[in-house]
Amino acid sequence: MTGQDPSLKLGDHQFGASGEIRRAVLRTLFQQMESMGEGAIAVDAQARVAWINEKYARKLGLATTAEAIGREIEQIIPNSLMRQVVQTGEPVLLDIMEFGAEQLVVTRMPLTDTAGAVVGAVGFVVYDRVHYLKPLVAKFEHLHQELESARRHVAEGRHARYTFASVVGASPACVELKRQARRAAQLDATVLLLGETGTGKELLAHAIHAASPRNLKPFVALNIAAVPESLLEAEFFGAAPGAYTGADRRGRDGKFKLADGGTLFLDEVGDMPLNVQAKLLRVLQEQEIEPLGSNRLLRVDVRVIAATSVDLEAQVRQGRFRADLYYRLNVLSIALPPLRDRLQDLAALVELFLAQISERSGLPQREITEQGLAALAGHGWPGNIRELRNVLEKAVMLSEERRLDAADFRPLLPTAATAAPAAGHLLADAVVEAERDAIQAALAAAGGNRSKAAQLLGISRATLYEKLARSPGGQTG
Ligand SMILES: Nc1ncnc2c1ncn2[C@@H]1O[C@H](COP(=O)(O)OP(=O)(O)OP(=O)(O)O)[C@@H](O)[C@H]1O
Repeated sequence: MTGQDPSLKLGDHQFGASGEIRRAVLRTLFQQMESMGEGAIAVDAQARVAWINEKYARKLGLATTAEAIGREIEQIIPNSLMRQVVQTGEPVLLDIMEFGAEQLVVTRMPLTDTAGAVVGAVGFVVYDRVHYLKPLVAKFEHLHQELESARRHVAEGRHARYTFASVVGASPACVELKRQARRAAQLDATVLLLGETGTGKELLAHAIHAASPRNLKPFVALNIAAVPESLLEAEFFGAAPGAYTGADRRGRDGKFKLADGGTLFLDEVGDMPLNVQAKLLRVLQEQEIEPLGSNRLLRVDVRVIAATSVDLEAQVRQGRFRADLYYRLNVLSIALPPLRDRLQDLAALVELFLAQISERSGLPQREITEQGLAALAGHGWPGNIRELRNVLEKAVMLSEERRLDAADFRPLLPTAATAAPAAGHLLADAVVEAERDAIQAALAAAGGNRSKAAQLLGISRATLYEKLARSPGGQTG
């Protein structure tokens, strides 16, 4: 083929009408490509080898060029894209082709007859060492890494943010809790976390996932109480395009799909309507989901960690929770103790939260006096660790002192009288008294500053004035 017109067709408009110039360009191009490159090959319209140069035949381990002629291109070069070029008529101008352990930089072009029909393709090995392209490849790798890191960043929202190190506490109750949770991390069974609100169920679920073999896959959380009943099914299982009125026309993935390979945390599982309970049970048994409005079953591999702050057994007895689902979820159950039963951890938790508050606000870190800690220890903490964090946040906001004292907490913690009203006490009276106490405590804490007191009470200044005007003696503030 060398010396012949390779019939690469270039439009006359590019080179004027001069056939001479066109032929010279084609000849020179071909000769240069063939001699500078590491190999050249041409195939016919059926992608059979029509010609190959010596260099390429040697590189491909053939004794002679004749050995290749007439054979299907893939028999000679398994990863070749020459057939694709013939079939599509589209060139592949620059590509990295794997040949055994080698990587070859190749370029492939269709060959057309004078009428423009594809009659074959020609390929050149431009380099046989990719390191010639080092600057280009390095740039590509750099961009690739940046993309990966951006993707990781996005995915982080779906990964466990907390490990067992984030679960603070050295009380016997907490040590036992972490022991059970570590064991659960090693097993792939469903876990049921039981505990009052704010005891750290979600935090523990994160930690279990992070210590489990699924830790490189997503951690997805769903608070069932926060999703309207009518949307729960789509939230769980996803919806096919246009599955229900108002649904995203493109359809959407459900939490099970998003958590595939990883862990799905279902908070307040006791709030699930019975019909969805039946569907959840099926998914847990079959590990298959059927998105709303689609009749396709999708396989998923999800470990469920469920949590509840209500007595699920009682719900089962009342017929509000399916017994079979309860048993399915309750394979491994872990009870989180309320804060009042692990007061030994109070100091460590206070220190952790004060450090976090300072980090977030940029203010110097506060400390706490012994009396301050004692005041906190005397409180019942119905909202548990979350309540503790909120109380500390408010105290830091309201006090200028470096060390928080009992007086800083008193207005923030309900008194015994309001916490446990005596029998026979009318609700209306109790409310009035509680309100008066809270207003007085807030005013005292705010040093008489009404705006600050209103802020502390979570009401507007106008409402505070109104309440003060109505309450005898309230005007003193
Ligand atoms: N042992 C702990 N160490 C440090 N922080 C904790 C600990 N336990 C709970 N927390 C913090 O307390 C807050 C409440 O915890 P979390 O949301 O996990 O509770 P929950 O039991 O899931 O609450 P709910 O039932 O209301 O959803 C979070 O900010 C969490 O980080």
